[in-house]
Amino acid sequence: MDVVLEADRLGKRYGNNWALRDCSLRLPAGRIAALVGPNGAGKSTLLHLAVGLLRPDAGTVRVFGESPYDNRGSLADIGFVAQDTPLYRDFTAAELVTAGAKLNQRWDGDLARNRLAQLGIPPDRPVGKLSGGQRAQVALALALAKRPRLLLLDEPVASLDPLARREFLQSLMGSVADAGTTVLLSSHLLADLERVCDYLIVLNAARVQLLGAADDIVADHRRLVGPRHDGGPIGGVAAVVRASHTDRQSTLLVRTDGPITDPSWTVREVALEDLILAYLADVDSTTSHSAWGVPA
Ligand SMILES: Nc1ncnc2c1ncn2[C@@H]1O[C@H](COP(=O)(O)OP(=O)(O)OP(=O)(O)O)[C@@H](O)[C@H]1O
Repeated sequence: MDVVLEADRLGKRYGNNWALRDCSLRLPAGRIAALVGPNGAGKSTLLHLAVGLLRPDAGTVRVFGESPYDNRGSLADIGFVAQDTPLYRDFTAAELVTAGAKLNQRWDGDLARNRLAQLGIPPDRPVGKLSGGQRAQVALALALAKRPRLLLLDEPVASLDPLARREFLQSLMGSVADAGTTVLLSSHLLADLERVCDYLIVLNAARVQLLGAADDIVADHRRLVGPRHDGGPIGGVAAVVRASHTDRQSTLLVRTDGPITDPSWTVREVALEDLILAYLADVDSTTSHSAWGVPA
């Protein structure tokens, strides 16, 4: 398995607070991976570490086998669109495409121009005067023109309307599928991600909560409904992710390590979105509340 991005106990700290902690993961080549987590979970931090904009305070991150902070050469293979799609606002889209040719070793200006023409984005208007969604499309076109082997996108669809979002993701998938590009994209829009991503990284409170191929993750989890559970072991259950109880009944979302054969449980599959939400809800929120002097 070719690994494009590899983190080993990676950490980044601001003052006493860890923005990302003990993050270990391997992103296989050719995957379209979703990076999911609530506000402040550490998603942008991980992406910035992966593109060498931040230096790790603990552990390591390697992209194509190199540390991106220490080895700027690997950046030629990485395309990055930051959260606020920073662009030179006084430049037109056409000027940015031309500038890209001067700034990059590998540059497919025609790809960017064709893409922007198809989307009806005016080439001669300063990008500061485009809509937020149009600017996001310009930023993506520029990133794709680099013909990157790894494309990192920080909330690329946040500023797009639902139709534009769907078109953006479809066209992104079309563009990267042909080139075999590996993509890591952060978003809060779980339903969108479920449609386009085949790999999942869930971050919460600076730590990785769930990681792996989306199909495997779905295959490894089940919802069990049965008589009130006393907390004892259940055959085939490796861990209980979430539990809710009434007086007589328990509903458990579990990670399995084998078939669940106990007939007292009704066993159902769980949709990926529900699974992600369960893992996001599983973290204690004491820290964030107490920082405001508010009891959790
Ligand atoms: N420059 C900085 N100085 C201090 N703290 C920072 C800095 N950048 C990020 N943080 C903190 O690090 C944590 C992780 O932030 P990060 O931006 O990586 O989260 P995120 O998951 O991308 O959030 P969002 O979904 O809101 O974009 C947060 O608690 C944030 O306040």
